[in-house]
Amino acid sequence: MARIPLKQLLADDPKKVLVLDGGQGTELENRGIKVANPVWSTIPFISESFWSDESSANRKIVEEMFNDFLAAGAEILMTITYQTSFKSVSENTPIKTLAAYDNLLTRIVDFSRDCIGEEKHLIGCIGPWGAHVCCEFTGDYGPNPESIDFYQYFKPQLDNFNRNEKLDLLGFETIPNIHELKAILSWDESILSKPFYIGLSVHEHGVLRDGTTMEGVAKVIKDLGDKINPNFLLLGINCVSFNQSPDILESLHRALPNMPLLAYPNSGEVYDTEKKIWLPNSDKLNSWDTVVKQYIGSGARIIGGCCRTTPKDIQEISAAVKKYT
Ligand SMILES: C[S+](C)CC[C@H](N)C(=O)O
Ligand SMILES: N[C@@H](CCS)C(=O)O
Ligand SMILES: [Zn+2]
Repeated sequence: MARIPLKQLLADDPKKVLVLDGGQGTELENRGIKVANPVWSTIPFISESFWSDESSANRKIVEEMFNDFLAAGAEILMTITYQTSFKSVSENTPIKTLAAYDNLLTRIVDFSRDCIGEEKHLIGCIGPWGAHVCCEFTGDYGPNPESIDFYQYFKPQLDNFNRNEKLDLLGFETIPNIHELKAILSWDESILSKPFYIGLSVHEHGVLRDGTTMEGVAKVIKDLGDKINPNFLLLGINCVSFNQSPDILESLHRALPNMPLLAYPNSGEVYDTEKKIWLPNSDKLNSWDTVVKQYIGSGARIIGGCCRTTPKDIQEISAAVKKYT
């Protein structure tokens, strides 16, 4: 394998900052794939023609998207599996059995690896429990979030991703609720046997979507002490407001000064969960150049874009990362 394991790559060169790709779901939407449906960006992979017809239009769109992110400077890319949990897939598509689900994930990972080649790192993307019910931007996990069986929800996806050698890292993304964070961090190497990161969904006021402060988040990690899973590589923020993201990352850095961080904000637009469309919010106050400089100052080791960011954003991020590292 040509790739250096990420843990080693980040440890060997403390200045190394990897550029992540952009918001894939929304980029597929920009290119004509209708992602407004219960499995969101998983949709192109559900139809058999994607796999049987190499010239299928959707297949070309996904390949071109990966190519454009690579050309823009992405060094670490994600599988398009944000809303590909067994629950979301089996309740909303003709794929009903664990065996068929496993086959779907393996096909997606194989295809993604073929698209990006052997040298780039590949993340197995795992959306939050809340993605299934579309509350990743509210963090409202109902009256008894502590009794949700998160493990049962994630297990089929984890079982597949853990054993797939084409994946270098698992990415839990857009995690909005402290009970979900605690659950993921309670899992040992038998459950999470690959390096993983957690991207938090944070309110523009700087608290987790459910109201937990960054100090509260840090306490969960500090309290675990040396019981923490050694595969936990990075913590960070994703799909948070562009304008507020540097301050949020800085507050996470203050609370956990030794933790390697990652940041990939969205464009600043706000998701309407009913209509499944993005609404304009405030204009970008800063350039990527300024934001990336601040992220690096706050300990970011992976930087990219989330929803509604495009290859052009990744190009600007890449240029800024080169300038400041
Ligand atoms: C990151 S959001 C845009 C993903 C989609 C959302 N969970 C939905 O189902 O509409
Ligand atoms: N990795 C997902 C993030 C959704 S918040 C995507 O880029 O589509
Ligand atoms: Zn996003």
